Amino acid sequence: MTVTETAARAEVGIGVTCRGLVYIYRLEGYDVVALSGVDLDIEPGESVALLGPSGSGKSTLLSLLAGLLRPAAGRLHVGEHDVARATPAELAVMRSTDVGVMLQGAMRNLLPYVSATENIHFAQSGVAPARRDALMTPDELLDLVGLAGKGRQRPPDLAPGERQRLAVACAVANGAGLLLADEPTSQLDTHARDQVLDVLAEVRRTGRTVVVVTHDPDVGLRMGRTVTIRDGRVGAEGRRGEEYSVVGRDGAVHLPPDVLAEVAPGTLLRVELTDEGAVRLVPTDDPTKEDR
Ligand SMILES: Nc1ncnc2c1ncn2[C@@H]1O[C@H](COP(=O)(O)OP(=O)(O)OP(=O)(O)O)[C@@H](O)[C@H]1O
Repeated sequence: MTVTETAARAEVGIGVTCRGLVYIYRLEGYDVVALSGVDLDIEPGESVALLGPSGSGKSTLLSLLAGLLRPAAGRLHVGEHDVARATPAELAVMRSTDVGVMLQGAMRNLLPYVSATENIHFAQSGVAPARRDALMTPDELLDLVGLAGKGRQRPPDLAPGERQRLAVACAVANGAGLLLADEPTSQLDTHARDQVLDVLAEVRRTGRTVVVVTHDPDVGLRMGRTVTIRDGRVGAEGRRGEEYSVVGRDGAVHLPPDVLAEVAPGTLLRVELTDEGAVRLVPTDDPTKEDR
Protein backbone atom coordinates (compact mmCIF):
# COMPACT_ATOMS: atom_id res chain seq x y z
CA MET A 1 0.00 0.00 0.00
CA THR A 2 1.62 3.28 -1.05
CA VAL A 3 0.72 6.60 0.44
CA THR A 4 1.53 9.75 -1.50
CA GLU A 5 2.86 12.82 0.26
CA THR A 6 -0.27 14.78 -0.63
CA ALA A 7 -2.51 12.06 0.73
CA ALA A 8 -0.62 12.02 4.00
CA ARG A 9 -0.79 15.76 4.61
CA ALA A 10 -1.24 16.66 8.23
CA GLU A 11 -4.54 17.34 9.96
CA VAL A 12 -4.95 18.61 13.50
CA GLY A 13 -5.78 15.87 15.99
CA ILE A 14 -8.60 16.46 18.45
CA GLY A 15 -8.28 15.50 22.12
CA VAL A 16 -10.97 14.27 24.50
CA THR A 17 -11.54 14.88 28.22
CA CYS A 18 -14.15 12.90 30.22
CA ARG A 19 -14.73 13.64 33.92
CA GLY A 20 -17.26 11.62 35.89
CA LEU A 21 -19.19 10.89 32.70
CA VAL A 22 -22.60 9.31 33.29
CA TYR A 23 -25.11 8.07 30.71
CA ILE A 24 -28.52 6.59 31.48
CA TYR A 25 -30.91 4.99 28.99
CA ARG A 26 -34.40 5.95 30.17
CA LEU A 27 -36.76 3.10 29.39
CA GLU A 28 -40.42 2.77 30.22
CA GLY A 29 -40.58 1.80 33.88
CA TYR A 30 -36.84 1.57 34.53
CA ASP A 31 -33.47 3.12 33.75
CA VAL A 32 -30.25 1.49 32.53
CA VAL A 33 -27.08 3.16 33.79
CA ALA A 34 -24.71 2.49 30.89
CA LEU A 35 -21.83 4.71 32.08
CA SER A 36 -21.37 5.44 35.77
CA GLY A 37 -18.46 7.88 36.02
CA VAL A 38 -15.91 7.63 33.21
CA ASP A 39 -12.67 9.56 33.71
CA LEU A 40 -10.55 9.51 30.59
CA ASP A 41 -8.12 11.77 28.74
CA ILE A 42 -7.18 11.14 25.13
CA GLU A 43 -4.43 13.34 23.74
CA PRO A 44 -4.65 14.86 20.25
CA GLY A 45 -3.10 12.43 17.78
CA GLU A 46 -3.29 9.42 20.11
CA SER A 47 -4.74 6.05 19.08
CA VAL A 48 -6.80 4.18 21.64
CA ALA A 49 -8.74 0.90 21.67
CA LEU A 50 -11.78 0.65 23.95
CA LEU A 51 -12.06 -2.95 25.17
CA GLY A 52 -14.36 -4.62 27.68
CA PRO A 53 -17.07 -7.23 28.13
CA SER A 54 -20.33 -7.08 26.21
CA GLY A 55 -22.66 -4.47 27.72
CA SER A 56 -19.90 -2.66 29.61
CA GLY A 57 -20.63 0.66 27.88
CA LYS A 58 -18.06 0.92 25.05
CA SER A 59 -20.49 1.82 22.26
CA THR A 60 -22.33 4.25 24.53
CA LEU A 61 -19.03 6.02 25.26
CA LEU A 62 -18.25 6.17 21.53
CA SER A 63 -21.70 7.67 20.82
CA LEU A 64 -21.10 10.33 23.48
CA LEU A 65 -17.70 11.20 21.94
CA ALA A 66 -19.46 11.46 18.58
CA GLY A 67 -22.01 13.91 19.98
CA LEU A 68 -24.81 11.47 19.12
CA LEU A 69 -25.78 11.20 22.80
CA ARG A 70 -25.54 13.79 25.55
CA PRO A 71 -24.24 12.91 29.04
CA ALA A 72 -26.67 12.78 31.96
CA ALA A 73 -23.94 14.07 34.27
CA GLY A 74 -20.22 14.81 34.24
CA ARG A 75 -18.09 16.76 31.80
CA LEU A 76 -17.15 15.87 28.25
CA HIS A 77 -14.94 18.00 26.04
CA VAL A 78 -14.23 16.96 22.46
CA GLY A 79 -11.65 19.44 21.20
CA GLU A 80 -13.16 22.85 21.93
CA HIS A 81 -16.70 21.50 22.24
CA ASP A 82 -18.36 21.17 25.64
CA VAL A 83 -20.65 18.29 24.65
CA ALA A 84 -22.80 18.40 27.80
CA ARG A 85 -23.67 22.06 27.27
CA ALA A 86 -23.58 22.37 23.48
CA THR A 87 -26.78 23.24 21.64
CA PRO A 88 -28.08 20.71 19.09
CA ALA A 89 -26.82 23.07 16.34
CA GLU A 90 -23.29 23.10 17.84
CA LEU A 91 -23.31 19.32 18.09
CA ALA A 92 -24.37 19.11 14.44
CA VAL A 93 -21.42 21.34 13.47
CA MET A 94 -19.07 19.20 15.58
CA ARG A 95 -20.27 16.04 13.81
CA SER A 96 -20.01 17.54 10.33
CA THR A 97 -16.53 19.03 10.69
CA ASP A 98 -14.53 17.64 13.63
CA VAL A 99 -15.59 14.05 14.19
CA GLY A 100 -15.67 11.11 11.78
CA VAL A 101 -17.83 8.15 12.80
CA MET A 102 -17.75 4.56 11.54
CA LEU A 103 -20.74 2.58 12.71
CA GLN A 104 -20.43 -1.19 13.14
CA GLY A 105 -20.79 -2.90 9.73
CA ALA A 106 -19.16 -1.20 6.70
CA MET A 107 -22.38 -0.98 4.63
CA ARG A 108 -24.08 1.14 7.30
CA ASN A 109 -21.55 3.85 6.45
CA LEU A 110 -21.76 3.64 2.66
CA LEU A 111 -24.27 4.32 -0.12
CA PRO A 112 -24.47 1.04 -2.11
CA TYR A 113 -25.72 2.43 -5.44
CA VAL A 114 -23.01 5.02 -6.10
CA SER A 115 -19.26 4.73 -6.72
CA ALA A 116 -16.53 4.93 -4.08
CA THR A 117 -15.66 8.46 -5.30
CA GLU A 118 -19.29 9.55 -5.06
CA ASN A 119 -19.49 8.12 -1.54
CA ILE A 120 -16.59 10.37 -0.58
CA HIS A 121 -18.16 13.40 -2.31
CA PHE A 122 -21.36 12.73 -0.36
CA ALA A 123 -19.40 12.52 2.91
CA GLN A 124 -17.94 15.96 2.15
CA SER A 125 -21.24 17.57 1.18
CA GLY A 126 -22.04 18.72 4.74
CA VAL A 127 -18.81 20.71 5.06
CA ALA A 128 -19.14 24.50 4.80
CA PRO A 129 -18.01 25.76 1.33
CA ALA A 130 -15.29 27.93 2.94
CA ARG A 131 -13.59 24.81 4.34
CA ARG A 132 -14.00 22.55 1.31
CA ASP A 133 -10.84 23.67 -0.49
CA ALA A 134 -8.76 22.49 2.50
CA LEU A 135 -10.18 18.96 2.36
CA MET A 136 -8.33 16.01 0.88
CA THR A 137 -9.69 15.14 -2.58
CA PRO A 138 -11.45 11.79 -3.17
CA ASP A 139 -8.38 10.52 -5.05
CA GLU A 140 -6.11 11.48 -2.15
CA LEU A 141 -8.45 9.77 0.31
CA LEU A 142 -8.67 6.62 -1.82
CA ASP A 143 -4.87 6.60 -1.95
CA LEU A 144 -4.70 7.04 1.84
CA VAL A 145 -6.78 3.90 2.38
CA GLY A 146 -5.04 1.82 -0.32
CA LEU A 147 -7.90 2.00 -2.86
CA ALA A 148 -6.19 4.06 -5.57
CA GLY A 149 -7.77 3.26 -8.94
CA LYS A 150 -10.96 1.84 -7.39
CA GLY A 151 -12.93 5.11 -7.35
CA ARG A 152 -15.45 3.93 -9.97
CA GLN A 153 -16.38 0.76 -8.13
CA ARG A 154 -19.51 0.60 -6.03
CA PRO A 155 -19.33 -0.73 -2.45
CA PRO A 156 -20.96 -4.11 -3.28
CA ASP A 157 -18.24 -4.70 -5.90
CA LEU A 158 -15.47 -4.28 -3.32
CA ALA A 159 -14.11 -7.00 -1.02
CA PRO A 160 -15.25 -6.76 2.66
CA GLY A 161 -11.90 -5.31 3.80
CA GLU A 162 -11.92 -2.80 0.93
CA ARG A 163 -15.44 -1.70 1.90
CA GLN A 164 -14.26 -1.13 5.45
CA ARG A 165 -11.30 0.91 4.18
CA LEU A 166 -13.67 2.97 2.01
CA ALA A 167 -15.75 3.57 5.16
CA VAL A 168 -12.57 4.92 6.82
CA ALA A 169 -12.03 7.29 3.86
CA CYS A 170 -15.64 8.50 4.09
CA ALA A 171 -15.41 8.98 7.87
CA VAL A 172 -12.38 11.27 7.62
CA ALA A 173 -13.43 12.92 4.33
CA ASN A 174 -14.89 15.92 6.23
CA GLY A 175 -11.40 16.75 7.58
CA ALA A 176 -12.29 15.31 11.01
CA GLY A 177 -9.51 15.45 13.60
CA LEU A 178 -11.06 12.58 15.56
CA LEU A 179 -11.97 9.21 14.01
CA LEU A 180 -14.33 7.01 16.03
CA ALA A 181 -14.81 3.44 14.79
CA ASP A 182 -17.10 0.80 16.29
CA GLU A 183 -15.69 -2.71 15.67
CA PRO A 184 -13.94 -1.77 12.39
CA THR A 185 -12.29 -5.18 12.01
CA SER A 186 -15.04 -7.58 13.09
CA GLN A 187 -16.01 -10.23 10.53
CA LEU A 188 -12.82 -9.70 8.50
CA ASP A 189 -10.18 -12.35 7.89
CA THR A 190 -6.73 -11.74 9.38
CA HIS A 191 -5.27 -10.31 6.15
CA ALA A 192 -8.15 -7.86 5.63
CA ARG A 193 -8.09 -6.97 9.34
CA ASP A 194 -4.38 -6.14 9.18
CA GLN A 195 -4.95 -3.96 6.12
CA VAL A 196 -7.67 -2.01 7.97
CA LEU A 197 -5.31 -1.61 10.94
CA ASP A 198 -2.56 -0.37 8.57
CA VAL A 199 -5.02 2.21 7.23
CA LEU A 200 -5.97 3.33 10.75
CA ALA A 201 -2.23 3.76 11.44
CA GLU A 202 -1.95 5.89 8.27
CA VAL A 203 -4.91 7.98 9.44
CA ARG A 204 -3.13 8.50 12.72
CA ARG A 205 0.05 9.51 10.88
CA THR A 206 -1.93 12.37 9.29
CA GLY A 207 -2.21 13.75 12.85
CA ARG A 208 -5.72 12.60 13.61
CA THR A 209 -6.81 11.00 16.87
CA VAL A 210 -8.18 7.46 16.41
CA VAL A 211 -10.49 5.68 18.87
CA VAL A 212 -11.84 2.19 18.12
CA VAL A 213 -14.18 -0.11 20.01
CA THR A 214 -13.06 -3.70 19.68
CA HIS A 215 -13.34 -7.16 21.20
CA ASP A 216 -10.06 -8.21 19.58
CA PRO A 217 -7.02 -7.99 21.91
CA ASP A 218 -4.71 -8.01 18.85
CA VAL A 219 -6.36 -4.81 17.65
CA GLY A 220 -5.71 -3.37 21.12
CA LEU A 221 -2.03 -4.28 20.81
CA ARG A 222 -1.76 -2.55 17.45
CA MET A 223 -3.41 0.62 18.78
CA GLY A 224 -0.73 1.05 21.47
CA ARG A 225 -3.07 2.13 24.29
CA THR A 226 -6.07 0.15 25.49
CA VAL A 227 -8.77 1.35 27.86
CA THR A 228 -10.91 -1.42 29.34
CA ILE A 229 -14.44 -0.40 30.28
CA ARG A 230 -16.00 -2.49 33.06
CA ASP A 231 -19.45 -1.82 34.48
CA GLY A 232 -19.59 1.63 32.91
CA ARG A 233 -16.22 2.84 34.19
CA VAL A 234 -12.57 2.70 33.21
CA GLY A 235 -11.48 -0.56 34.79
CA ALA A 236 -7.96 -0.92 33.42
CA GLU A 237 -5.51 0.51 30.93
CA GLY A 238 -2.95 -1.24 28.76
CA ARG A 239 0.28 0.08 27.32
CA ARG A 240 2.15 -2.00 24.72
CA GLY A 241 0.37 -5.15 25.87
CA GLU A 242 0.97 -4.60 29.62
CA GLU A 243 -2.22 -4.27 31.70
CA TYR A 244 -2.56 -1.73 34.55
CA SER A 245 -5.35 -0.94 37.03
CA VAL A 246 -6.37 2.72 37.15
CA VAL A 247 -7.00 4.68 40.34
CA GLY A 248 -10.26 6.59 39.86
CA ARG A 249 -10.84 10.17 41.01
CA ASP A 250 -12.72 8.78 44.04
CA GLY A 251 -9.81 6.44 44.87
CA ALA A 252 -11.65 3.37 43.57
CA VAL A 253 -9.63 0.65 41.81
CA HIS A 254 -11.09 -2.21 39.74
CA LEU A 255 -9.27 -5.40 40.66
CA PRO A 256 -8.27 -7.49 37.64
CA PRO A 257 -10.51 -10.57 37.09
CA ASP A 258 -7.79 -13.08 38.18
CA VAL A 259 -7.35 -11.21 41.50
CA LEU A 260 -11.12 -10.94 41.96
CA ALA A 261 -11.33 -14.72 41.62
CA GLU A 262 -9.12 -14.97 44.74
CA VAL A 263 -10.73 -12.21 46.82
CA ALA A 264 -14.52 -12.37 46.67
CA PRO A 265 -16.55 -9.13 46.88
CA GLY A 266 -16.92 -8.20 50.57
CA THR A 267 -13.44 -9.48 51.51
CA LEU A 268 -11.62 -7.19 53.96
CA LEU A 269 -8.30 -6.10 52.50
CA ARG A 270 -5.53 -4.48 54.46
CA VAL A 271 -3.78 -2.02 52.14
CA GLU A 272 -0.08 -1.79 52.98
CA LEU A 273 2.57 0.48 51.53
CA THR A 274 5.90 -1.34 51.58
CA ASP A 275 9.28 0.31 52.17
CA GLU A 276 10.01 -0.20 48.46
CA GLY A 277 6.95 1.91 47.57
CA ALA A 278 4.83 -1.08 46.45
CA VAL A 279 1.20 -1.41 47.49
CA ARG A 280 0.22 -4.78 49.01
CA LEU A 281 -3.38 -5.97 49.40
CA VAL A 282 -3.69 -8.49 52.26
CA PRO A 283 -6.99 -10.41 52.61
CA THR A 284 -7.87 -10.34 56.31
CA ASP A 285 -10.43 -12.06 58.55
CA ASP A 286 -12.86 -9.69 60.26
CA PRO A 287 -11.27 -9.17 63.77
CA THR A 288 -14.72 -8.40 65.31
CA LYS A 289 -16.23 -11.69 64.07
CA GLU A 290 -15.66 -13.49 67.39
CA ASP A 291 -17.22 -10.60 69.39
CA ARG A 292 -20.58 -11.09 67.67
N1 LIG B 1 -30.64 1.83 23.13
C1 LIG B 1 -30.53 1.28 24.34
N2 LIG B 1 -31.59 1.23 25.16
C2 LIG B 1 -31.50 0.69 26.39
N3 LIG B 1 -30.37 0.17 26.90
C3 LIG B 1 -29.27 0.18 26.13
C4 LIG B 1 -29.30 0.73 24.81
N4 LIG B 1 -28.06 0.59 24.27
C5 LIG B 1 -27.31 -0.01 25.21
N5 LIG B 1 -28.02 -0.25 26.32
C6 LIG B 1 -27.55 -0.87 27.57
O1 LIG B 1 -26.49 -0.05 28.06
C7 LIG B 1 -25.43 -0.86 28.56
C8 LIG B 1 -24.15 -0.57 27.78
O2 LIG B 1 -24.35 -0.98 26.44
P1 LIG B 1 -23.26 -0.73 25.29
O3 LIG B 1 -23.89 -1.15 23.99
O4 LIG B 1 -22.73 0.65 25.37
O5 LIG B 1 -22.12 -1.76 25.73
P2 LIG B 1 -20.94 -2.37 24.84
O6 LIG B 1 -19.80 -2.53 25.79
O7 LIG B 1 -20.72 -1.56 23.63
O8 LIG B 1 -21.54 -3.79 24.47
P3 LIG B 1 -21.21 -4.72 23.16
O9 LIG B 1 -19.76 -5.08 23.27
O10 LIG B 1 -22.11 -5.89 23.35
O11 LIG B 1 -21.54 -3.89 21.95
C9 LIG B 1 -25.91 -2.32 28.44
O12 LIG B 1 -26.51 -2.68 29.66
C10 LIG B 1 -26.96 -2.25 27.34
O13 LIG B 1 -27.93 -3.24 27.51
